[in-house]
Amino acid sequence: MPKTQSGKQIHLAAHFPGVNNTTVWTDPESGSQIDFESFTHLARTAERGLFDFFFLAEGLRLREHRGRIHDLDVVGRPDTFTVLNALAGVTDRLGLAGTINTTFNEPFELAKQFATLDHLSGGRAAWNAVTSSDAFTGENFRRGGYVEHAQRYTRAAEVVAATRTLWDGWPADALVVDREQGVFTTPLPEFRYRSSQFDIEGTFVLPRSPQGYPVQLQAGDSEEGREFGAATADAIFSRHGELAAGQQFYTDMKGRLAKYGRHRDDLLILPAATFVLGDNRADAEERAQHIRRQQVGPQTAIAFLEQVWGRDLSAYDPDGPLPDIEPLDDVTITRGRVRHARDPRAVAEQWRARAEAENLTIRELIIEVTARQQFVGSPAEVAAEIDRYVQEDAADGFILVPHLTPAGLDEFVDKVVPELQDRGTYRTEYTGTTLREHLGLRHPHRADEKVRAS
Ligand SMILES: Cc1cc2nc3c(=O)[nH]c(=O)nc-3n(C[C@H](O)[C@H](O)[C@H](O)COP(=O)(O)O)c2cc1C
Repeated sequence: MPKTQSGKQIHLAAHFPGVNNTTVWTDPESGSQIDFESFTHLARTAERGLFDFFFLAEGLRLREHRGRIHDLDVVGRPDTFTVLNALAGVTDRLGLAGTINTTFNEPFELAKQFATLDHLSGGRAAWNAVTSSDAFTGENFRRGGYVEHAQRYTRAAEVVAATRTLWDGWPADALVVDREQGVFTTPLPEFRYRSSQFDIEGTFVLPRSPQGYPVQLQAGDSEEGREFGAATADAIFSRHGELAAGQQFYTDMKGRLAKYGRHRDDLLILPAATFVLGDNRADAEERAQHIRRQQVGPQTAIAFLEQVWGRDLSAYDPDGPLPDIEPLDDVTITRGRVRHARDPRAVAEQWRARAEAENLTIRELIIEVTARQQFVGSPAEVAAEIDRYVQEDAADGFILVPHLTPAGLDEFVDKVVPELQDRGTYRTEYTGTTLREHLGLRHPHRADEKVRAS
């Protein structure tokens, strides 16, 4: 019998597995990341688990390693809007979140695409607005490479403001559809949006969508990224999943809201999190160890090492000691969405010292330094930890990243969700129909439909 609701309610979202070594595409149980059936399976599982939303990340350029498309990546993800609109047809309540770039897209197109998704899904759209991290991706558009980091955020803020102007384009009661009088709409006002990067005007093409604006997510973590999030976002997708780091980030972000006239509850913090379940702690640890070895195979271990060393290390044995040659400053060895070490020589020295002290091979060392498994244990233990992180203000919930497509969430939904419900901090049914309602967010327009929440 579930306890009565007490404490902060936990929010959960499902991240479709993506392009990095968290995803184990070599596992025999791993399925297609292109077939619609895979998207349907994960989305329906998330909806069965009463999750807030389904989440698609986006990579606009395939990663390259040593001048070639990275062999170890899952590549070939279909278009985000197409997938999410199709999922709207096979789900009822689940929010549908797409990561879409503000540097390479036009406000008019974005406003039309997200309003369409919000209409077709009955108010379940969300937009993770990202600015892109590298000029390499920009080359696909002949743009990003020429836009400075700070300017990308100026543009992002202007894109969001412009899309909101467009979404506000039609008055709330604009659709008349009076057959006798032959009146379809009230006269529609023209919009005009001017800023440092835009000067656009016209009449928007769609009536207001159920949520007013899609739920706005933000992921960039720089100072500018955090300010952009505090000013405009409804939720942050963060990488600060550990307890202390999570609490620090949570306090930092909530503390930035007041200067934008916003309340603490107007912004949710949702870090990415991975999990491994077992019958008991020891069983889960054993599975976690097996998954880590799958995630860091021999080639991946060498590729990670090459990212730091900036040079070809293919002659080294992954089951042998770390190289004693020094790193080069070649950050082009891997291009795309990866983080390069700021000081490769210092990292190399640290890694060598650790490998020596703990008697680790290259592969063992890489497994240790890249481990991302956060919640490991029995379903009851994992539920207790997730609950603790939320009650202790390290997060408002998590965007769960399964390591298998498409069945990686099945066990979590079958076993952890009931435990969370028993704890009284997770919903036992959807009480609203829109994503804003699931997340406890205000509609952007108050009663008179003219006042914005943010
Ligand atoms: C947790 C997390 C997830 C992200 N996911 C994506 C993504 O799917 N696609 C993308 O282009 N950028 C993604 N980004 C990149 C950022 O949103 C941002 O554009 C980039 O990090 C540069 O901004 P920053 O310097 O403020 O971090 C992600 C960032 C974080 C922290």
